[in-house]
Amino acid sequence: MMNLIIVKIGGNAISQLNHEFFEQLRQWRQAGKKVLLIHGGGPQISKLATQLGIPTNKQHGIRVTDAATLALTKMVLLGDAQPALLKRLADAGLPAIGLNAADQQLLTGNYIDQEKYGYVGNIIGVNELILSKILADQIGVLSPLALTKAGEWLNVNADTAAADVARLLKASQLYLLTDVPGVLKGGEVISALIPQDVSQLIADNVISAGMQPKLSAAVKAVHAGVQAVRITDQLTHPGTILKMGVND
Ligand SMILES: Nc1ncnc2c1ncn2[C@@H]1O[C@H](COP(=O)(O)OP(=O)(O)O)[C@@H](O)[C@H]1O
Ligand SMILES: CC(=O)N[C@@H](CCC(=O)OP(=O)(O)O)C(=O)O
Repeated sequence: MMNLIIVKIGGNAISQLNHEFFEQLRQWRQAGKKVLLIHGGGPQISKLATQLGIPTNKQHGIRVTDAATLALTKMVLLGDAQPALLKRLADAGLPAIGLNAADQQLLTGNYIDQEKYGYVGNIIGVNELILSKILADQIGVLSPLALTKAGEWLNVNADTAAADVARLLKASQLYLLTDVPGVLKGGEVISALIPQDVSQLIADNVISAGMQPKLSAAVKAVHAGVQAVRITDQLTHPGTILKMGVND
């Protein structure tokens, strides 16, 4: 999709969005860009799970999702995280609409490894026709859930969802907004990375926890033609940029 910018907003980042964030979205729209936001909600899901006495089990940053966890994940994403973000956009005077996999088969998914992770998937298909119409005049706010072809709901890591959608729609830019200023090494932000650097950082244990699915997803996106992926805590901060080559 031409001129598409996708921004993934981590669950922690939703409450930290500032004036500059909304102004940047406004500028992009005025410049004719299409803007799709994909939100997380991981900390909120873990909090509700604790309150309900459901144990949290994450492997390499991916939530192992049984039936009870899937049910509460849907509740948190669609009942809390998404409307919280929509409210902030409305307060900023930006036209936005909440979207999920069940809206006209918007997102189709596949299990990644049912035995290991349960109801967890990735995105294998996007209804581009309907999405491009929606994004022509408003900002889309999409939850990281998918439906299998057989109609089963799957929980999708929000970084994976954002990168899969960016790849499938050939977005020009992908931003992964998080609670750290970029990929850190020895306390410093690494300003630029190419895919080969990422495997080394994982092997050296520099990257762990939630940063691992973020960078794996980012690498897949640039391999598929997304020009640049930025990992940052603010749209207006450079953070870490991942591209195919240093001179791209
Ligand atoms: N090398 C690294 N640089 C920065 N953050 C890292 C690194 N390795 C692991 N992390 C962890 O990854 C976290 C970001 O991932 P995650 O918690 O999944 O955020 P989000 O909810 O925004 O997706 C950071 O808060 C940090 O704890
Ligand atoms: C399968 C899987 O891990 N799904 C994630 C979806 C939300 C998410 O990724 O939110 P953050 O970006 O805030 O971490 C989860 O259940 O936490």
